[in-house]
Amino acid sequence: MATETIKVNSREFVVKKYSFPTEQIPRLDYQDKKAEKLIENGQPVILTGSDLVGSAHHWDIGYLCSNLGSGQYTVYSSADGKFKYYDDKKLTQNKQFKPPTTQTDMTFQEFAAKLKRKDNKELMYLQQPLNETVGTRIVMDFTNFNWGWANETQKKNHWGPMTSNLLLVGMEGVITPAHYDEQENLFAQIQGYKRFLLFDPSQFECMYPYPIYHPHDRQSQVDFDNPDLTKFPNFANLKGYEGVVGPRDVLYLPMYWWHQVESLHGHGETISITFWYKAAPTVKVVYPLTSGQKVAIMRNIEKMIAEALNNNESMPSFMQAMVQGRYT
Ligand SMILES: O=C(O)C(=O)C[C@H](CCCc1ccccc1)C(=O)O
Ligand SMILES: [Zn+2]
Repeated sequence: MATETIKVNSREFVVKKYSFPTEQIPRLDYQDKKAEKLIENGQPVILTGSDLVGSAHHWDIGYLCSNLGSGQYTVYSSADGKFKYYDDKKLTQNKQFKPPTTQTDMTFQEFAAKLKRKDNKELMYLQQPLNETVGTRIVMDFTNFNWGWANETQKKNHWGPMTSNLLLVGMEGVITPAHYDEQENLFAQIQGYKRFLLFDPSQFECMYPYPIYHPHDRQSQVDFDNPDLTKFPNFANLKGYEGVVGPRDVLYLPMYWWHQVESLHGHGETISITFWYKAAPTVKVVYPLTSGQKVAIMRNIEKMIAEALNNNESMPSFMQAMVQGRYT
């Protein structure tokens, strides 16, 4: 795998080299009017100085070990270090699907002990919504997040309610392959460094997501390390953005934006917390439609056809019959 060394804020990182060009994600102080404008326009921006999770800046593996309590945490393992998310509610519709990662529930203390071992064959990634089983000091830290700013941002942009805060603790080198989510996201980095590769929703034609009924719905089918340009020719036209988030940085990750996330080597485990918000309700449709709205329309139509046919095997021929020779 080809790598390159990039410099970010006087730090050097060795990162994987991909076939597509990228521009830098803007990096601005959270009170900069330009930053507020970008968020308002659904454009990604790395925000500094927000202290969104200032009360968690001291969180490290040891602190979490002592204060997260003895609740069960979901830990994924992967031999190739890639953690492609799959919806286990869709496994029934896809008998032959083989999950690419294994999932184990364990206490945080067990996870921390595994991190220390030198004989780990697989990479591990703890992904767990923060809930009330955590210890009192974590609850206190959580209460002291900069909710004033988060709530103000939510209100100003007419986002819906916050749905969850996912605690992410990854080993160096873990990768979450390219996918999009249907929620607005304030992504707070606490420890370690994560490289984000971002792609505008208008790049949909280059990303070839799985069918909507597939467990990997919303994930790209393209293997970034070895793209099959025969099957996915438009991947050759992909253009992206990239940026590295470190401790105290917050990335505004707009809904429907494709992203791949890589925990970088040389800076220890990564600790992050997501702040996911439901979409702003569409009060009045304004034309032209945004590329995100077009993705939402495509998803709704694909869902309706899958329900109407009630037979996923017949989807490919039905979808092609609709467009080939007519819209192609
Ligand atoms: O914050 C985001 O949206 C990310 O993709 C961050 C990513 C882990 C996300 C895991 C996940 C992916 C899809 C559905 C539910 C959970 C990382 O940081 O590695
Ligand atoms: Zn995501």
